Amino acid sequence: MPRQQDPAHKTKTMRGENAYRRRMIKDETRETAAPNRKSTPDRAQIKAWHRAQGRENRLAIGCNILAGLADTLAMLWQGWELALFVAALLNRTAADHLEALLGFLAASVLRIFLGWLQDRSIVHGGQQARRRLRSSLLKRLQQEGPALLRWQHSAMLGTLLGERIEALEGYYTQWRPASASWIVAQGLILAAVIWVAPRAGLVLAGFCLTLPAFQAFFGIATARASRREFLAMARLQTRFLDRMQGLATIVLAGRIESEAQVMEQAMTSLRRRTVKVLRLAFLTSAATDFAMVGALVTIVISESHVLMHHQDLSRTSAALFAVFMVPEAFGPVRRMAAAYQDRARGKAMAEAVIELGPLPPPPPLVEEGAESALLPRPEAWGLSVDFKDVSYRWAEGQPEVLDDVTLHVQPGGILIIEGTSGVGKTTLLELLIGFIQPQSGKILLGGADIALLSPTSLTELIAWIGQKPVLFSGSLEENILFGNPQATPETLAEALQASGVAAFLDQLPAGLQTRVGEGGYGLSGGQAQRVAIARAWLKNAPLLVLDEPTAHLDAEAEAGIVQALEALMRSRTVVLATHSTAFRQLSHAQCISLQHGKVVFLQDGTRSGTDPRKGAQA
Ligand SMILES: Nc1ncnc2c1ncn2[C@@H]1O[C@H](COP(=O)(O)OP(=O)(O)OP(=O)(O)O)[C@@H](O)[C@H]1O
Repeated sequence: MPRQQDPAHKTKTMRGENAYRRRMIKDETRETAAPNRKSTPDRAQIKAWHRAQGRENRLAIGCNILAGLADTLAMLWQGWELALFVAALLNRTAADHLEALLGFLAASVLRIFLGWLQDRSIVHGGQQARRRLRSSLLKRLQQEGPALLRWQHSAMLGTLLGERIEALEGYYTQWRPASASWIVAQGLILAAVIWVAPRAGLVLAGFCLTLPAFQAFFGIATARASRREFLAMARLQTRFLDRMQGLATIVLAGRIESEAQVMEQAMTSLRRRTVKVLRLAFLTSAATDFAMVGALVTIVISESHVLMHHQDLSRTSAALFAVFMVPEAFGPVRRMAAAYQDRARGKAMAEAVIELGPLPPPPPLVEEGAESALLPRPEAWGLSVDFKDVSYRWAEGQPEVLDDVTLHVQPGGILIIEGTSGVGKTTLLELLIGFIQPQSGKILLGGADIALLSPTSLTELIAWIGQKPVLFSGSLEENILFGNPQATPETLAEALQASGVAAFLDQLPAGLQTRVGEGGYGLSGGQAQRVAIARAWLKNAPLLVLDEPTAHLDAEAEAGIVQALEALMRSRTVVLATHSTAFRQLSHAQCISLQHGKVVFLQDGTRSGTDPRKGAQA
């Protein structure tokens, strides 16, 4: 018999569900605050960021503005020749009308050229700006690596690198030129019309000057709405990718329906935001059209007697010129209003980049050859590792994860770091790899301070194996060669043997060519870890850093991995974080534990004599 549900309990559950959904929807529009960093950047920061980007792009923007102003002058010439041509046609003066036609055609050709020049300069400049930005973000990823993912969602970084940078296209090609030249362009047009037909010119100026008030009102509202829409879109994408990754958890928790509803509500809210943007954009454009039609009707009425009788060629052409210039006078404002959304996107992009925080300072040595003199020379059996009074805390006000830690690992030594969860093992490894920098103290590799090495030089010295190796979508061979694409077939075969990948190749449908990764053949945790070991083998770096390489494996699989790792550890210095005691059996392994940020000595692996693999000393 089905269990009767208590109505009070049901109401309570529903309330809980609704509160959960509301919280989730709110999440889509929430600003992400980073630890250790200022949360939402202010206007001054955003302006300064764009100014800095603009400085890099000065030539392209300057060229575009000059070409734009030249185009405005050419447009005035073209309009004047057209007015003369039409006036001459009305007056039936054949000589004047041929001359005006030729002038009109010449101005048209000139405008085509100037239009091309504007497009070329700004598109090229925009492309360069986006390329520069993308490469500096990639550099940042390289510098901070997984440490960045501790407070930034990977999907958010993905959209930042892809879509958000692409959205800057409109900012550079539409907003920057339109906002930089609209006052001068409109001023030139109004001055020309006032010069040629003063009364009509003043009417036009009157209508043009009332417009900015409307524009300011609707424009600011449009910018705000479109920025919110853009952020909501980015967050919705993040949520979507996030939920895709956790699909199994959602299904098993029986939350498919409620997640679908949250998604549906988030999409409805995004749709509403989009409609609001469109409505405001329509109102902005309608305000411009309204002012333009008003100006046109007033000028036509005020100049009607000249236009109707067209006896005097110069007065007729002046009146016609004023009429032709009406849409052109509103053009710069219209272009700016249309680009307001691009401005909002540019702002959202700037915010996201500023929120990432400044890039860690580059190594002070930048001279050619200076760094190579500094680079540690690995001995045949690895590199020494030294932590000297290293302290680190993740955020202001939090306790220090590492407190004045001093360690020494000799070349070829093995350092095992044990300790309960959250004690700071991964933090120590991330400091060693250079993903984060200590607040005080120094880390030396082969005697060289890693703060003075570039990220590229540093990563060349290190092979890293984490808890869950990532298999990229591609063949198994491609995944292994990721460690060193130039590896010879002999070295690859050696890596396959040493890592134990060779032992399960026969079980795969297409051997090394089997497609693995997302959507491909599913390797077990132990098999995937062997792929990571093969990669590290191919990389052949003097320092091997391992972060819980046997987590999530059963005892049998763990024993296999420990065996494969033993081969890889030979002739290398090893720093290994683990919860398992299986590694203690490794000969001359030095074992320490972290407790309240301090190092506690557990097992001495030091050997005396001249053996290079003397172990570590904490
Ligand atoms: N981005 C962050 N902001 C603030 N605190 C953080 C951040 N990342 C880690 N921490 C804190 O730093 C401490 C050390 O974390 P860490 O990941 O180094 O521990 P661990 O020993 O590797 O844990 P585990 O064995 O579970 O992997 C934890 O208390 C954690 O909450």
